[in-house]
Amino acid sequence: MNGTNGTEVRPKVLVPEKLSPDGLALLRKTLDVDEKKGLTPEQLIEIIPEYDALLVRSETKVTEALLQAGKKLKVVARAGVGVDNVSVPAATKLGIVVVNSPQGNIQAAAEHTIALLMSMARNIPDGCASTKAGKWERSRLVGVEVKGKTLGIIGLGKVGLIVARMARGLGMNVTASDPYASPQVAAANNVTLVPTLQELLPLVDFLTIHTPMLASTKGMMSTNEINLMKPGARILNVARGGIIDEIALLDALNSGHLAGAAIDVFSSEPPTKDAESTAAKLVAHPRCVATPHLGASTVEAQENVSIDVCEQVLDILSGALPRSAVNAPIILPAEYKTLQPFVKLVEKIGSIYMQHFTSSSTTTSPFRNHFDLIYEGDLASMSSTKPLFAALIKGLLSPISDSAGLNINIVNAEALAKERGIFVNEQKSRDPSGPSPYSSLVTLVARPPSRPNSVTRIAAEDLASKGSKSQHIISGYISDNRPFISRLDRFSTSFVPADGATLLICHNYDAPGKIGVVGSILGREGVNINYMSVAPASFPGDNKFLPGSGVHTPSLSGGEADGQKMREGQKEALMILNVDGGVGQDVVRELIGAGGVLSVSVVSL
Ligand SMILES: NC(=O)C1=CN([C@@H]2O[C@H](COP(=O)(O)OP(=O)(O)OC[C@H]3O[C@@H](n4cnc5c(N)ncnc54)[C@H](O)[C@@H]3O)[C@@H](O)[C@H]2O)C=CC1
Ligand SMILES: O=C(O)C(=O)COP(=O)(O)O
Repeated sequence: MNGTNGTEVRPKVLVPEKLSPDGLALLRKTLDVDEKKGLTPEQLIEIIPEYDALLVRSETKVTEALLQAGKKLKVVARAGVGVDNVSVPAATKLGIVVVNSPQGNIQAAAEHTIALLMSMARNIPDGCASTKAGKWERSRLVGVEVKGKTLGIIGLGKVGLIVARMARGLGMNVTASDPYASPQVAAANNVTLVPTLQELLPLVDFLTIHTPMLASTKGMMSTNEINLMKPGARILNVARGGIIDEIALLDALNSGHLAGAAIDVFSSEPPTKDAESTAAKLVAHPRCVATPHLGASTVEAQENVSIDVCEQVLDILSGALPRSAVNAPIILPAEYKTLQPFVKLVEKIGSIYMQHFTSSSTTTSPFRNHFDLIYEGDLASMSSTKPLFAALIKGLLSPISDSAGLNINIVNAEALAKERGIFVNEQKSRDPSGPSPYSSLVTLVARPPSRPNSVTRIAAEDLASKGSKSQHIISGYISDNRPFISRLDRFSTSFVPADGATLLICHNYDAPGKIGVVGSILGREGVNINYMSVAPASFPGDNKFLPGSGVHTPSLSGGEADGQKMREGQKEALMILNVDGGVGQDVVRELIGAGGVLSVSVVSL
């Protein structure tokens, strides 16, 4: 880069956290690297305009405001897995690439989990402190063995699988709940997969969590869930603070229902020092082993992640594509104009499937890992549909993983789908099968691993008689270069799945007053509605209530449990609301409690 007076200006990199010098040494050859620790958010915003790249771990909150202030920023590199401290949608909007290191510290995180498991089982921290204090408390510190015990894993992804293998090595039985995990991978690792969290919890002696922090996993272990665990069970969290509700955990330790907890991560880090706070009481609890977010803190992991992300920063600043970009483009510039709207459409269809039709704790609508992806009309004449395939895989995986959705592109999509046990059968038909005013239509059918659907079978308006209960359908089209969703199962609709939008999809009786009920609950909870539309059940022959349309979390589907299940002949509809910001589980619960609302899903696009 040249400055105004012709002198060479080296791009600048800001490193506000402790990163291993191995990667930084690579940068120093061509870039100016400023390591500045202990900056306040205000100080960061003040100096960020000077920098071309920002390198962080989990402590720096990379907010929209910070990104906006970073006028020269081209890349934010997260030296680790979780990108929940980075506002990825804001970065994407601003054209800033976000990269991470999806593999570099997973062994370290898994080993830390096992270290905590054994420390908790054998009272190591307590024994150490007591011995150092000059005591010799052998009878107070009797532990338990892990051999022959059942370890429950929530989230059988990269870290979860390594933990599973190590726990098998310790002689433990391993059972897992992960609605999106491949049954083949689980079986190959001697892990028993159970369909729901509710089924897992009563089985386990130890429970460990390895999901990302997502809207759907926040607070997933709360009082109801902890109460399903055996008295005397023990719990670990090396994933993210807040996935286990800290108040519920403290209560369970105080009541003695849980015999122990081992916690590496907290909902606010570092936890407040106020002795009266829940986090402080948790840390101080005699049966809680606590570490200060050390999962990734090994020399090896820090070298790995530092080198991984620094190489990617160099790639980006030199104009090359990075290997693990969270928000990298799937298509090449030459294809952009024609393909981009369809890539976006297919990605959104995948994302809506995962968030609207599947849920961690539902038995009625399990994740279907077999898909038909059907292109009708002009789209069928495309020579290669690879970008659309990659977009589907990205759309499916992004809502459930902060690493799997990351580096998906046309080169690696197939391998990632295989790793996850996802099968996609692509079909093309130049003649639209139904009366469609659009030149191209894309339909996704999620189904059990049976015979693929053909274009004509899907188009036929007799889905009910063909067993649609076990499958889900989403269709969409492009109009004016914008993607539209036109069908969600038997409901016809027309809305733009806009980037960054939050949708609230309510399945309800089609009767007067429903909109008012939902509107007033949302108004009371301070949730602003931008627009709403009602999607009638308009695919003939299929207007009965089908279990599994929408998120049917047993604990949340009070409406149906209270006798609100649709009866034959009763009219139904989907109410699709575009709302501002997040919608908590408490609001969802309240909506389902309201007369006539059968189920609710929250979809973040
Ligand atoms: N304490 C620490 O220092 C570290 C913490 N981590 C945390 O561990 C998390 C997991 O990392 P990886 O294994 O690399 O991610 P991954 O993406 O490979 O695996 C996550 C798994 O969670 C599953 N999942 C998503 N939603 C679920 C739900 N509702 N119920 C059950 N399973 C669900 C996904 O299907 C996936 O298999 C990261 O997101 C990060 O937050 C990672 C490294 C270090
Ligand atoms: O990689 C992750 O997700 C981690 O949680 C590690 O965080 P850290 O880089 O140690 O601040």
